Amino acid sequence: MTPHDHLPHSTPEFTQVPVAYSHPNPAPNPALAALDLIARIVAALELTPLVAVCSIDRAGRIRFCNQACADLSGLALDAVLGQPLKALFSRGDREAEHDALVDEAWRTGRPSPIGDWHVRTPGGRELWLYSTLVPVYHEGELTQVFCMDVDVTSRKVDADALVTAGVNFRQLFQKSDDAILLVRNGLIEEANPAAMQLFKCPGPAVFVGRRLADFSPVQQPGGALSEAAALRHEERAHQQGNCRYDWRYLDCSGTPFWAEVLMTSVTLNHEHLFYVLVRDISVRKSAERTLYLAAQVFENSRDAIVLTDHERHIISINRAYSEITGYSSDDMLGKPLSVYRSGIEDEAFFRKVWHQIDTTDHWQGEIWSRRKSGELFPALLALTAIRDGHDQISNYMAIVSDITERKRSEEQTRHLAEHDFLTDLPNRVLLLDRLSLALSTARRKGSMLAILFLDLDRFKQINDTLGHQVGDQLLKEVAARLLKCVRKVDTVSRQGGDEFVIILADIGGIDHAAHVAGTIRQAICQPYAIGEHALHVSTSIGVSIYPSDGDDIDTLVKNADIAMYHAKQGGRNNFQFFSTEMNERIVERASVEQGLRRALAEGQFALVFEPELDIATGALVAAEALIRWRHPELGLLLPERFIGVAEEAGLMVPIGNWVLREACRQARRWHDGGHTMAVAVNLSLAQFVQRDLVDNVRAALDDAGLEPHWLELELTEAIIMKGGGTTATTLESLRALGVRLSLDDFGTGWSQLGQLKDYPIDKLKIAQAFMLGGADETAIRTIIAMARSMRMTVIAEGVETPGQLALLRREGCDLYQGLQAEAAMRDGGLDGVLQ
Ligand SMILES: Nc1nc2c(ncn2[C@@H]2O[C@H](COP(=O)(O)OP(=O)(O)OP(=O)(O)O)[C@@H](O)[C@H]2O)c(=O)[nH]1
Repeated sequence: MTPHDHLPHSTPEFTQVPVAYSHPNPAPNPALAALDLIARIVAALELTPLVAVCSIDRAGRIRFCNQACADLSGLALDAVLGQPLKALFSRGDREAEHDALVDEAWRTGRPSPIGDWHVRTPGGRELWLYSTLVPVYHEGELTQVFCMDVDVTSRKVDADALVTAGVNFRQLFQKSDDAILLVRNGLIEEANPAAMQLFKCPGPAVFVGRRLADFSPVQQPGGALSEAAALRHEERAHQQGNCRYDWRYLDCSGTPFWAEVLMTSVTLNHEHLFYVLVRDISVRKSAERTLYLAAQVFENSRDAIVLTDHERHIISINRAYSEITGYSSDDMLGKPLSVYRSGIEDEAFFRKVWHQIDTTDHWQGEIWSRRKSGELFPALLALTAIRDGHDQISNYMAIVSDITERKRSEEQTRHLAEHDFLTDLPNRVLLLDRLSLALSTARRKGSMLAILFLDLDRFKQINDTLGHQVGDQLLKEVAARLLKCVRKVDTVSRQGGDEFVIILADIGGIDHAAHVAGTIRQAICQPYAIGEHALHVSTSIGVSIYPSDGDDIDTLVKNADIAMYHAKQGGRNNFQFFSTEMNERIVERASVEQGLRRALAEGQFALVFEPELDIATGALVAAEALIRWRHPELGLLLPERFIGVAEEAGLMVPIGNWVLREACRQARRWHDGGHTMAVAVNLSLAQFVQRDLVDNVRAALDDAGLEPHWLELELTEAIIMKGGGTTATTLESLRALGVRLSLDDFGTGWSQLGQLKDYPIDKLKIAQAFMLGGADETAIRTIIAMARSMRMTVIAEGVETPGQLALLRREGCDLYQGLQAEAAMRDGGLDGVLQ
């Protein structure tokens, strides 16, 4: 269809008609050309898909419509013609406005202004039309109004989107928390409010026209020049589209701050712009710095540090840990912390430690640690629980300080504080400490202890005549001698000057204290060689005893001091007990000791013999030698009166040797008188453990000219037990010598059959205890049976009644001793033999 089909007249109708934009009264004749032009325009309109064209008549009915117009309205061409204009497109609330324009066009004959119209097609599509109304004259008369619409819907939508985007972007720019700067040709063109805030600038004018480099220090922290570095970043942003980097800026007050920069290159109208987003990262940088510092502290700490996870598995160790312990990360990572315990502290200790950490997040204390080499070292351990943001334990940190040196110097300091500088003996401080300990032990155990207070006699003279240095040397030597006189458990201290105090812990009795005091007195009296001087000095000693002389430290020390004063009064070079009663006992003991020495020298000892008879035959087979002391004033003394003192005074060996020699000589005399029998001699422990025991025995036999098998040595079970490791060899040596060995007092002590078999014992003497108060038949029977099985001779001592003798005979005992034996001797007229 062409416009001609719808026009009521032929095309010449248009010849005088000015078309759009032409004047309503044109000049009468250039006509044909114009007609041709219009025809071509109409044809073009007819055909164009871009412009929707329709015309209406005075009645408002559509007279012409091109295909594009029908398409745009969504109606068929046929359905359009004769319809009102609004049948094509309804204009909503602007319908009246459009009608007014149409009226205007008819009235004025002028085209309406071009405008955008939002319309709705009959099918419901929403469109934007770029529209105008053009009145068309026919032969000078206005006959039609052409409506020309271009569909601009898509352009309109794009334009809206652009506006929206622009608005959004503006808002983003204005409201962003991040500073945003727009840089054109290297100069800042715009800056948002966040930028003002970040750079502490009063207004955008401070930025505009300046370069980013103007807000940077000359150099960045890494040393690069800011200007050059900024250019490099711009170049990269330009090449890659954007570039992200950390940058040190200066704000308007000149204060530096760290920022993360995202520089985006934008091309707009052939110009390069940078859209620069600046975000303050001071907090992150400072956290990074803190982390870096923490890492440095961890790595460079001189203390060994171990980090574990919450299950106490090691996740990191520092260099110092490896240096101190010798363990490497490979050794430790992934292992439980407990693997590296030294083994000194027990499980209960660590249970307490972890319990405290569980409740307080921390534990600190001293422990023993072990290096990889196995070496132990004292360590200060600090264990701390580390909690995460949810307050859950995420890690544990163990800091281990090697305190070997500290301990050593503490030890040294303590030693200095507690010891005398000259002699290195404990000083008064340590003495009081030890005394307090010893006292509480004694109180607990109910035992005794002694305090010896010593003062050298006339020490001042040595100082005055030979000088302090010699005096000092002498004091040192005295200290050394004192140490040799006491046991390890005792304490020797120097109080200052020439005074010493000694604690004798856990003494068996006052004799022990007296004995040590005597030994000390003796030891101090021995001559000293100091330089070219041969010196003599003596000491006065006061002794106090816990509990009898006081039960606290002060009293005991004071009383020992008083006793020492008495010793000085008593002529020096002696010791005194604090209590008179003890003094008397000690004086007596001392006189016994002196007497014993004299007795040895002057031959005041004597032997008596107790017969040993054969039960079966009544024959005298041996005699036991028993010692007596013929005291010049006290008469004949039994051993009970003096053996104890002899033991303490170390006189058992010389006395025992005298007995040995005398007994052998007596046996020789019996043999010479026709009584061939053995002699039995009791050995003391002191003799038994003497190294030259065998030599002494041999000498006694040789001296008397007695064959060894006539000598019987009697030992108690206690002696054999206390003889220690040498018991067996000593017994073997004696046996090898040919003497016979007898076990005295059998059945009261150790009596282990098994052990007895290991020793070369010839004879068992049933202890007198089994005879007392009626014989213990079962015990006697057992002992005899046992001795038989070991082929030993059995003898019973202390046989006092005929009934006991009958029992022994019945049970098969070999020999007997005691009142019954002596009676038999008398009855047989043999009582003179042993006199
Ligand atoms: N060499 C030396 N002498 C000291 C030291 N401390 C004190 N003295 C002297 O030791 C002497 C102690 O003398 P005294 O105990 O008072 O008297 P003494 O001469 O021993 O006479 P008696 O105790 O009465 O027997 C004094 O001369 C002190 O100066 C010391 O560290 N070194």
